[in-house]
Amino acid sequence: MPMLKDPSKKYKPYTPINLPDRQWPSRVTTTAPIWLSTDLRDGNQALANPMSIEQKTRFFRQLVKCGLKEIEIAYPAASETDFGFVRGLIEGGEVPDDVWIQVLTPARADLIKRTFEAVAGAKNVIIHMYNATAPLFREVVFRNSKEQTIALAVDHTRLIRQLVEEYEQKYQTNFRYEYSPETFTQTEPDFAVEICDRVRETWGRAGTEKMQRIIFNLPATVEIAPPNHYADQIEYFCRHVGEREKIIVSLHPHNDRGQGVAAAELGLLGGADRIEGCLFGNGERTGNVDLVTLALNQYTQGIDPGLDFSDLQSVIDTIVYCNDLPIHPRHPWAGELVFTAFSGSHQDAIKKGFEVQNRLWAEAEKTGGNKYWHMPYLPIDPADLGCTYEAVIRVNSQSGKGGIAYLVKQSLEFDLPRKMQIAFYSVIQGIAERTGKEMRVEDIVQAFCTTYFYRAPGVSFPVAGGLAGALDMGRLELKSFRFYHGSNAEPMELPRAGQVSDEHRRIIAKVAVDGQVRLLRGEGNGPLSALLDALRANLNLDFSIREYSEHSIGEGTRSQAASYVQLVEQLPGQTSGEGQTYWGVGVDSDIAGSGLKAVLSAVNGALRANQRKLPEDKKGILYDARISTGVADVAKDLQASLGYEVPRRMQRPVYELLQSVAETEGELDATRVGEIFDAAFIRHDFKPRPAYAFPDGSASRVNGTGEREASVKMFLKTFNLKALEQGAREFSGTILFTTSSSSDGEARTVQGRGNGPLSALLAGLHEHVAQRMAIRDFHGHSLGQGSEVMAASYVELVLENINDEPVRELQIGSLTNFHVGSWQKRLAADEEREAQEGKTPKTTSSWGVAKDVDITASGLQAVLNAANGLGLTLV
Ligand SMILES: CC(=O)SCCNC(=O)CCNC(=O)[C@H](O)C(C)(C)COP(=O)(O)OP(=O)(O)OC[C@H]1O[C@@H](n2cnc3c(N)ncnc32)[C@H](O)[C@@H]1OP(=O)(O)O
Ligand SMILES: CC(C)C(=O)C(=O)O
Repeated sequence: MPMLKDPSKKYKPYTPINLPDRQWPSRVTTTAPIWLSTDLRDGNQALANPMSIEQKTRFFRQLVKCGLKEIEIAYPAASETDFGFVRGLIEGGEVPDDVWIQVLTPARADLIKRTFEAVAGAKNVIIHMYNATAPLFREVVFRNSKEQTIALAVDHTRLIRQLVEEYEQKYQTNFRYEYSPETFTQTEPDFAVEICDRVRETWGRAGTEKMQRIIFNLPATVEIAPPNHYADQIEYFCRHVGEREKIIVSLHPHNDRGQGVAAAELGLLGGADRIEGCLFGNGERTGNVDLVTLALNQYTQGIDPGLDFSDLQSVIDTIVYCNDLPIHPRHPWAGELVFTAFSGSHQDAIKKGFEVQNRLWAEAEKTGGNKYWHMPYLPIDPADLGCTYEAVIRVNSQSGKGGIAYLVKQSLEFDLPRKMQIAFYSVIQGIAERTGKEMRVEDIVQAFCTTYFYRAPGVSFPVAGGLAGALDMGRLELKSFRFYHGSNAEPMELPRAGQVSDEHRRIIAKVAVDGQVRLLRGEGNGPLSALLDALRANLNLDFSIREYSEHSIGEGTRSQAASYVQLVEQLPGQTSGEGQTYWGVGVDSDIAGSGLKAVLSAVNGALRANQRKLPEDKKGILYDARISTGVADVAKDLQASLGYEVPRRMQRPVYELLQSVAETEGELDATRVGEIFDAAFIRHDFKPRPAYAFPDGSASRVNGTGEREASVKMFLKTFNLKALEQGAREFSGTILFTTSSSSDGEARTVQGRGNGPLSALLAGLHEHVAQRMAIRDFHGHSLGQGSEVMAASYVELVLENINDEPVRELQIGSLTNFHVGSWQKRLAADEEREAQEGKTPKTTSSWGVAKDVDITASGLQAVLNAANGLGLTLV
């Protein structure tokens, strides 16, 4: 059936009340009403599946926790469940002493008696009786005259009074009485007053004290008129009912027209004292009035509602569970989306609002003034309800730069310059439009890090398959840098965050270019222009700076500088400044570092956009003593360029060696570094090496007669290993012994036994050299790939008995135990003690490295190469 063209033929409008001198429109609410929750009665009776006792109990506890002091817990005569629930609360001691439980009964003697049985023994009880008073009900449902309707109410009020007195005596219960003329809003105003007056007279116990007053509950059982009409009806009732001072006027609005909250608020202005409703507005049809909305509406007016919703989410969780009904995402104050701004202009206003408010609150903190909430689009502070600000701004295709910048600030502490906000906004817009989905904060952080090659602390990136992926750090990565004045060799001091220093300088920057570490040199009038010059000169990348800004992030010693730079790329044939622009970001403990990183971040953006091939590094500079960043970095470079995985204990000798060579030779390219490494640790002809020099500073020993002994070098020619019991080995082989006096060498057969191949070789060597050695460390790995693969071994030997003192008996386990033997610790402690005492340590150590297609051969030769560094003498 279509909707009627003339609905007046079917629906009669409400009859306005004649109240020309109404007062309520000019009143303002300044105090909270008395609240009654009828969730467990009116709310429960409206559920398809009424709550179980467990759900009702949980709900009751939640209401108590929220601070409700009057709770209608049941219609106990309706069902065994309701009756049992009431008994359970009372007998289980669930009801706090300051809480009044309310129970509903119709005006029927059997049901009234059953209701009293339910509340026997309770401390504080409100008996609530109702009968229908509206003409529609009188005529249709009860077929009663006005007199009969009054008689029904009066007679059952009398019965209630009688039972109250009986139960008071028996159980010392405190009773109050509430009467509801049902469908008050459709009842003639005079008749509503008349029946209530008669009920009050019959009750005969009403006093002026709050707890003595009779409660007249005036329900908008069905909401049939606008809220101003309800306010008129309430004001009329309040002005005409007898002994108003002995009455609590209670409102019970339903929400058929969606105006329940408005009706309640205007009804309060009309003179009411109390409101009955349900949390989040559950109840018959469109529900009862929502107590959460009413309470929080008052809260935002600076009125303490007397109800506590500071952990609103846990209230929501309980109520959703108990009612088995969802809460609409846009439900006032409570919905999932009510503190969320998707649209750009809202986000922008909120972001600015927070900035201004933070300033005002900081001032108020100093002056002791009030910290007023002062926020566009957000009438309440979400934090007061236990919600976080993070939820406030959410991003989809309707969002603008302000909201996105706000989220970046919240997550990464970056205060993006306005133009960069616009640039990043278009990145996010693109993703949002492509996916058609909301962008979560994590998505925005990820997009930021990916766009600007920024590695955010603690942020990893999910890749297909759900594994955390590494962030693409771009084709250029800053490793280290130094600045120099003019031709000075001494590096300049770096400015700290907040300091500006623009003077002519040279830069040497160590930059990984497509994974290969390179030294880039340039000069300019400031750090950034020096780096841009280096990029131009070394990599043919021509950029100039259009925008630069910076700020510090974090506080105190952990404070860092964040820099933002916009570069213009100058492609051949373009006039200056007309090229494509790129933004970059950098963070570092010093401001120059953050600026340089920002430049490389922007350049990486350009390289990603145009996939440019970069010129080869002709010099292949790997190492420069002036800009090396540390022991571990040198080890990493060696691995990257030559494949050597230098063991941790060996890294320092390697570093010191390269450092001492670079001091005289300047830059070292990869080839030269390889030569030095091989000479020092494989061939041992790179001498003298200060770290291994004998006490007199030479590379060989002086014997008892004062002659310098010729040190021996040993090379493995052939070998055979025999397995003995318990994993021990017997080594037999031919070793070529050469000395500086007989370089042709002498091939000797060497035999020895040990816990493994290396210690067996060592035992054999001790028959041929004057000194004793022990293995301190061993490390091995494969080198190269496929058919080219080799084994690389690293061995550290220690020389014993250097001053003809007794040899220490060292307990060396199998190969794998070399790293952890307690003897190593003892040795290290001895060395340290002797060094502290100013004595020359009795042990001298040497590293040897060997490569071979055979892993055992590489280990054995590494032992010999280490021994070759010890200046041994032949016997
Ligand atoms: C507006 C409101 O929300 S009022 C509260 C409504 N809540 C409920 O009804 C939930 C609980 N109710 C029930 O479980 C049942 O209705 C009971 C147990 C109370 C009564 O059940 P029954 O005896 O089977 O009666 P039924 O449910 O048919 O109720 C209608 C009868 O009660 C009478 N009645 C209805 N309201 C009232 C009242 N306030 N006072 C006296 N009698 C009433 C009706 O006139 C009708 O009487 P009739 O049978 O003589 O024609
Ligand atoms: C019993 C009364 C108060 C009621 O629930 C209503 O009229 O809605």
